[in-house]
Amino acid sequence: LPLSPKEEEVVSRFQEYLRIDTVHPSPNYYPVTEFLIIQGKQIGLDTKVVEYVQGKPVILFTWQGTDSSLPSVLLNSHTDVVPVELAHWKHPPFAAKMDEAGDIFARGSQDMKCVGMQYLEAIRNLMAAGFKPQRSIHVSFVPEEEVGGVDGAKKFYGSSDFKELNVGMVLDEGLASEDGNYRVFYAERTVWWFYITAQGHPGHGSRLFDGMALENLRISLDAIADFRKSEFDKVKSGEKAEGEVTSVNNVYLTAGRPTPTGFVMNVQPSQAEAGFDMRVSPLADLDALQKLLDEEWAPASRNLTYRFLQKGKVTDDFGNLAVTAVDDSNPWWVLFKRAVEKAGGTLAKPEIFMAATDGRYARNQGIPTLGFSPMTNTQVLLHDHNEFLNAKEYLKGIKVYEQILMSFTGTGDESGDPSNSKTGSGELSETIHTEL
Ligand SMILES: CSCC[C@H](NC(C)=O)C(=O)O
Ligand SMILES: [Zn+2]
Ligand SMILES: [Zn+2]
Repeated sequence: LPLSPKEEEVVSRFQEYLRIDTVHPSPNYYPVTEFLIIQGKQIGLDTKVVEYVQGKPVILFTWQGTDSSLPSVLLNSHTDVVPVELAHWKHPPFAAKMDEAGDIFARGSQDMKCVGMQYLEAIRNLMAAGFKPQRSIHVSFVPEEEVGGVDGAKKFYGSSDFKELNVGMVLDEGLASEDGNYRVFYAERTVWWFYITAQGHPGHGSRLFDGMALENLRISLDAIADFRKSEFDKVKSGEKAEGEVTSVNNVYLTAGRPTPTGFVMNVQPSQAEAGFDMRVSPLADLDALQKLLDEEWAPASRNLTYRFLQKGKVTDDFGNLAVTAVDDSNPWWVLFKRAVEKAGGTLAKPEIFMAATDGRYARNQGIPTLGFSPMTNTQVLLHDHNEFLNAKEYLKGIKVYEQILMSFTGTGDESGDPSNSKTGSGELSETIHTEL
């Protein structure tokens, strides 16, 4: 793959980041922190490292804007990555090998070390071009996203450090797009993890009687499967996108009494339990769901109880639906869309993220938040074997972020070319900046 010397340099910094192993279940965050601090120094950014939880540092960079009264922009990414099954990888997952085609293989190449480094590279380029942001740009690198962000983003977004930043807009991760349109996420489904416990009459395995625990639970499993099917059918028929329906999957079942060789067969257990990973769409009817749980999935009349391991809210701290407007009513959206287009990109219809990202901690505070990982024509391989990203696609993403940052933080006078940042017009942009 032909890369210019400058491109080689940019790509090798990405590879260097990918080579720092931050894999769960016990990531060591210090080497990656050191690496990032060096990056920040080189670029000339203010750097702050805070350990809200010992051993789990948040790295925060700031590019001070010329007008400190304006709300700032926060670019967030996580430093941790999910585990690998080594045997399935054709290149070692922490070697960041680039093949002939320019594909860079590494855990984190899509999720989401690419995005973190692209933020920094875009800033590096804009600085070199003499661009002066009006509003401040903050870049946060947080730990622990892959295990829910409780010791990472949740602490950071809940801190006084964060409040002091006066953040008006957040970018966090999205997903690769398998076609030529960039995907963007304006909301996410909320996590409802619950389990149902069934009680029933024990008895001899040969007997038929009503009210046994496993039979009580089976009726629930059937009802939940019906709901699952009706939601899934809407996706299969194309009526709804995946994030627009509520998913529910049975993820564990326990009952019976184990023996050294298997299970006791001739005793009907008096207790059984099933666990569910449910993802509630912000478009869902919550009252109807609650009613389903109470009356059909876990009714006391069938000797069932349910407990939530996690019950995320669908609304933000102000009681509004935790979604970011993706129409003209949201000036940030207008700026975002224009920037992507200016970079030569096109956007797919905005989506609701199927799973959870750290973006929810910002959106729950009512801060406009978009999930965006600029990768087109790329197989979605996050959490998968042989995760890779093509170097050209990576480089293209940097250009997209340059436009986004100019659009979000510029005066509206930028032409769209960082090497030419004092010229051109941007009337729409200017109007929007007064509104923001
Ligand atoms: C509830 S915290 C778990 C977070 C995790 N995020 C992703 C992207 O896989 C998930 O949705 O399961
Ligand atoms: Zn991620
Ligand atoms: Zn992930």
